[in-house]
Amino acid sequence: MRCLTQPLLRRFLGLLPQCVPAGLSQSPVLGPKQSSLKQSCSARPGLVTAIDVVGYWQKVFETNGIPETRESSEYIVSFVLGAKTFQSLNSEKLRTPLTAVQQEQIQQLCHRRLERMPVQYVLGEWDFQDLTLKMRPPVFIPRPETEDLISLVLEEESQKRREKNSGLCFSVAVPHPVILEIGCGSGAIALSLLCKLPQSRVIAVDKEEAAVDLTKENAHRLQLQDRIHILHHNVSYGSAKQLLLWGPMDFIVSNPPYVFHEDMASLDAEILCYEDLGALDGGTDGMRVIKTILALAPSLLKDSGSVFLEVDPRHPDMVENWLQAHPDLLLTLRAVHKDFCGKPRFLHIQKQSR
Ligand SMILES: C[S@@+](CC[C@H](N)C(=O)[O-])C[C@H]1O[C@@H](n2cnc3c(N)ncnc32)[C@H](O)[C@@H]1O
Repeated sequence: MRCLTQPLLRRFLGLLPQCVPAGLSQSPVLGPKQSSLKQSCSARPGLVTAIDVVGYWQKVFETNGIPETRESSEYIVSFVLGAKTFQSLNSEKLRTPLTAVQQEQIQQLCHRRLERMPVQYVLGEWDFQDLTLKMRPPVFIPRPETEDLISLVLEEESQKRREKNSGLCFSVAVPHPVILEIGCGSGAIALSLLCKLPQSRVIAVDKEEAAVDLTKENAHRLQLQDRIHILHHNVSYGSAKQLLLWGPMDFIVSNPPYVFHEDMASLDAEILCYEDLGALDGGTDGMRVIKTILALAPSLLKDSGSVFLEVDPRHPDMVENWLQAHPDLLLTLRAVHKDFCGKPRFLHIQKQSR
């Protein structure tokens, strides 16, 4: 449970179903137009402080069956006051009367939340690791468990570096990693890796133009555009040539669509109404894109290169069986790692060296 102690993860907890996409909520599917507002939502004149307004909107959300009432209300009010969290507002800010403009902004944002828009889209930005990223529907909102995928790549890279350094004389430089991310969405994984590995280069690919545009925007905002190549490309079995623009890769990393198709209808209204369902739907067995990535991996990776995947907890066994049925790929499942809910969530697959 180490991740629960990280403040950033706590910031995320509760705003989208956790351990998603596997953590499927059974809440009824409400489209934006279907949610009936049972209470008038206009800010009342007497509500002047941040504490008052948080309490007011929390009640409105409760009355209208909106999940995560307190968190939603607090994030929106803090955002308008220029803070990340309500807890970080000092007592002076909490006591100072809100201006009419601030109340109006809060009201507008809360109305979006009443239509079941995820808070991340309502605010238009969200944190992933140390980065603040722009968020825009329908591009997939990064989930907190995915932060662990970054740590796994970093651990493998530092281990490889130690091994290479111990076998080399000091004057020979160890080359810095080339990484491919398949399905970059908002750019969360690719940009975090670029930040943590300052000499690395990343190729980030997504089949959706909206995702490619958002990754580009986030890369520029974070001044990381010089080490990333962002491609609009639908990865398929024939994609190797287009992806090898910087030669073979050290790592392929992906949080692919992996929800079993039959589970899609049970996802929360926030997801079904606002996120691109193509970012989640992994086909009948949840493995459609996973199989494509694994089939491509031998042609894309250097010898001993690694694939790191986020998957559904049912996938580790399925992937192991699939790899055994495809020995020609020369890929070995090295490790299965659990997420902060204790579910098997991440796969480390390695290309055998010849
Ligand atoms: C679960 S989202 C992950 C987004 C981001 N990496 C993250 O973790 O926040 C999966 C992403 O893969 C993209 N995708 C799905 N199939 C793809 C394909 N065949 N080729 C390229 N991208 C694909 C989707 O558009 C979506 O942005």
